[in-house]
Amino acid sequence: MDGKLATEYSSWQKLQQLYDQQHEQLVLKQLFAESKSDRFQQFSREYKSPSSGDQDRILLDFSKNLITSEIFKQLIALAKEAKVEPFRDAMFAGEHINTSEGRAVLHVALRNVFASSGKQFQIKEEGADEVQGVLDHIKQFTNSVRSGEWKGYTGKAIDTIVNIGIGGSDLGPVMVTEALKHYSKRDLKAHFVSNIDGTDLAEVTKQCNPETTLFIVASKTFTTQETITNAESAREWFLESAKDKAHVAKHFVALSTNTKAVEAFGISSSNMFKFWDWVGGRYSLWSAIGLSIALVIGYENFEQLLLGAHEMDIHFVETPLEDNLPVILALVGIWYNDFYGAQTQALLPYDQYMHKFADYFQQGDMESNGKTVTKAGQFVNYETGPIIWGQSGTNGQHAFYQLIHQGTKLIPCDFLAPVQTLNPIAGGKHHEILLSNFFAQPEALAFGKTEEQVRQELGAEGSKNEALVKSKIFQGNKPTNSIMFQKLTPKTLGSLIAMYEHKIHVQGAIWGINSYDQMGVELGKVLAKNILAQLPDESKVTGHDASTTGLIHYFQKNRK
Ligand SMILES: O=P(O)(O)OC[C@H]1O[C@@H](O)[C@H](O)[C@@H](O)[C@@H]1O
Repeated sequence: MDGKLATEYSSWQKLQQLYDQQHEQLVLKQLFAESKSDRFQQFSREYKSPSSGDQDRILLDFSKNLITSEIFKQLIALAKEAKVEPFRDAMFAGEHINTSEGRAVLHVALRNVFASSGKQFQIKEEGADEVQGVLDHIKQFTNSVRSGEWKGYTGKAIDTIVNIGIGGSDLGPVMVTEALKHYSKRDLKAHFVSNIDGTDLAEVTKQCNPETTLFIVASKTFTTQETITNAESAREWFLESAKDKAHVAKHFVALSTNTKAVEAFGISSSNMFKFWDWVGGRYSLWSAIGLSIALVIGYENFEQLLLGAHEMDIHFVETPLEDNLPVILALVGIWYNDFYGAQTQALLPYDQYMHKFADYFQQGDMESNGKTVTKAGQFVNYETGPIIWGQSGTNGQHAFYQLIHQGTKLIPCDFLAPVQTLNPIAGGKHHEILLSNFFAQPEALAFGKTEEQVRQELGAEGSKNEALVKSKIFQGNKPTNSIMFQKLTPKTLGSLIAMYEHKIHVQGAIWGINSYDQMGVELGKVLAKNILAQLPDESKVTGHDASTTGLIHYFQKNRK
């Protein structure tokens, strides 16, 4: 992080040498055989919540990775050489580490509100002292809606909320309200409208009663085309019944940094929940953007989510690199991404509540680290952010695990699972089956099945079919992390999200890129605006290549 390309670090070069010299001998079966049971001890770490200890603990087992203690040491050396620690401290101090936009990166300030946690970071940035005030506003509003005190325009309580937002103003609330459904107020229905496709809003409003629905317009900038268009159409839909514009105040609130635009939309500033430009969209669920989360799970649970994240922040700041969960995840990820040439990283939570976890981190990781230029303005000569994907176990097993086990691609996977389920139905049978899969898959990926074993299974007769024998071999040696947490509590979820946020931060620091801007989403938006103006009239369609022109003309000819 001092203007160097990652490949210029001597530790990076040493890692390259280690890879070149050793990767053919890095075979998990042998690594485990050589180290006996020590390997689990050596390459696993347990995190415990300082406030609730065993209740909220997270175990990271990274022993099923293609590493030795020498490689791990060298990865730690890379983090040191890339100045991961001073860069982390700069973020927490409010330095403007988002250099292209000249902004601080302070999602950590949003959860730095627990004097009793034993640690509060000293953050000096405009707005940082307003965080508690906005939380108080969220608390008061949440309590009044959930208790039925907040009334709609005909005097009825709110029974449905609709969050209108996209990207970071949607994915976090969606993921967390799903993940914490167990803690939700069941008689308050929550919908999320994000897509500009009218289908999204139309299908939701079909399920809503205007008298009892609250729309939450969530947009950091309050200029996002999809969100503003959806909010305008929602207001139109609402006014068809309510008639009087004065009723909008009881049914529309805004979450934004842009007071002027919120007021221009017709939402009074008393119904606006504020945040600040130092909160990146994809890191904003901790801010006012989390209002829908607080409404669904209650303010106290929302606060626990923040506390869990804050405690992981403390772990990230205070724990030596070799014991630091986000740092370990980041370094192991770099080993595959940059030395093994892995293109993707799968997130596989064995917890149905977390079925949106990978979707959420697609934006979190890919919008953060999908960059080619370093902060110093050089093009990188190495790979940066991985493609993030995944699905909840065991659904993924029956869909795409075939390729992970026997395909030609190397796909490092993170397996996540709770020790205790929130739904111990059928005497806990489901959870035992779920966890047996959670244990079995990384084992199968790591150790595979040899030709000998296959022949033994098939017997002499079956083994004559060579193609069949070959198709049943599992090469193994596929790396995984296994992450076990005690139970999916709001606090643990907060810690898990913060752990991955910091993993992204560490990788960005090593690659020397700015993880906190998103220039890559701009071009398409500008072109779409230009095309929108040309759609009414064929003769207006100019300035495009033959393919784009052809497509627009095809639409224009056939639309009626
Ligand atoms: O919250 P806003 O301003 O409406 O932005 C929504 C999303 O807009 C996208 O264009 C950005 O790439 C995302 O980072 C952002 O989360």
